[in-house]
Amino acid sequence: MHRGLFAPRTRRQVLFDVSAEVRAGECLAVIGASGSGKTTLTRIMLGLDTADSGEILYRGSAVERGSAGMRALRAESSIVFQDPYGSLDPRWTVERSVSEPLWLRRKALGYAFDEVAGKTVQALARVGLDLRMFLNRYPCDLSGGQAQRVAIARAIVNEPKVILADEPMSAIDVAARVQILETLQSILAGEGVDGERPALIIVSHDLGVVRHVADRILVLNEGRAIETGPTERVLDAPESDYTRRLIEAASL
Ligand SMILES: Nc1ncnc2c1ncn2[C@@H]1O[C@H](COP(=O)(O)OP(=O)(O)OP(=O)(O)O)[C@@H](O)[C@H]1O
Repeated sequence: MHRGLFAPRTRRQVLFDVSAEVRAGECLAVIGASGSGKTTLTRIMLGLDTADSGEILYRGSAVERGSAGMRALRAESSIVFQDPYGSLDPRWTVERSVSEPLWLRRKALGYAFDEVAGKTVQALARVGLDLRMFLNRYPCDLSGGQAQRVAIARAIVNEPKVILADEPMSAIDVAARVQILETLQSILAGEGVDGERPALIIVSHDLGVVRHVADRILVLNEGRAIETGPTERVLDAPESDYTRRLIEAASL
C-alpha cells in the first residue's frame, strides 16, 4: 500500500523507510513494542496523517491531499479505536450511533430512509447484537464488549473496503474479547461492497488475537520494519531476535 514512509507530526523521525501492503480479504497485523510507530504507520496508511516523504497507493491511485485516491480511501475506510466509549457519543442511542455514517452519505449514495434503517439493523446483526435489546440503549447501558461491538457495527455499516482496528481489544475484559475476535473474523469472511471482502489492518499487543485473525504480520521496532511474513511463520519461526523477544514477553 505504501513505500518509504517517514514520520508525520513531529520533527523527530519516527518511521524509517517502512513498506507495507494489505489486500482485499486479508488481515495485516502490525505488532511491536510501545512507541515503535504502529499507530503512526497505520494512520498514514489510511491517509489520516501525512508522511514527510514516501508514497501511499490505494487501488493503484496515489493518496495525496485533494486527490481522487484520497477521496476514495476516506469514503471506503473506517476505524475501530481502543476505547469504545470514547468513540461513541454518550448522548446518542445505539441506533443513532450506528446509522450516523449512513445519514452522512445518504444523499451521495441515494439511500432511501428505510434503507438506512435496514442497513443499521444488518450491521448490528453482523456484530451479534440483539436489535430489540440494543437499538435504544445508550453507551452507558452497555458493557465494554457490547460497546465495542456497537463501535464495530458503526465502522462496518457503510461496508468499508479497508478497516483499521487499533488495539480493539485492549480495553475489553478477557471474556468479551472472544466475541470481538469472532466479530472481526466474520467481517473478514463476509462480503462487502461489490462482493469484495474488506481488508483489515489490526494493531495489537495481543499475539493470541493476532494469531487468530491475521494472515500476515509486520513487526516494527523503533520505526523500522524488522520482519514481515505469514502469521504462523513469524510467530512460530521468527527471523529476528527482536520478534523472538516480543513473543516471549507476550507469553509471560
Ligand atoms: N502527536 C505526537 N507528537 C509527538 N510525538 C508523537 C506523537 N504521536 C506519536 N509520537 C511519537 O511517535 C512514536 C511512535 O508512536 P506511535 O503511537 O505510532 O507508537 P505505537 O507503536 O502505536 O505505540 P503504542 O503501542 O504505545 O500505542 C513514539 O515515539 C511517540 O512518542
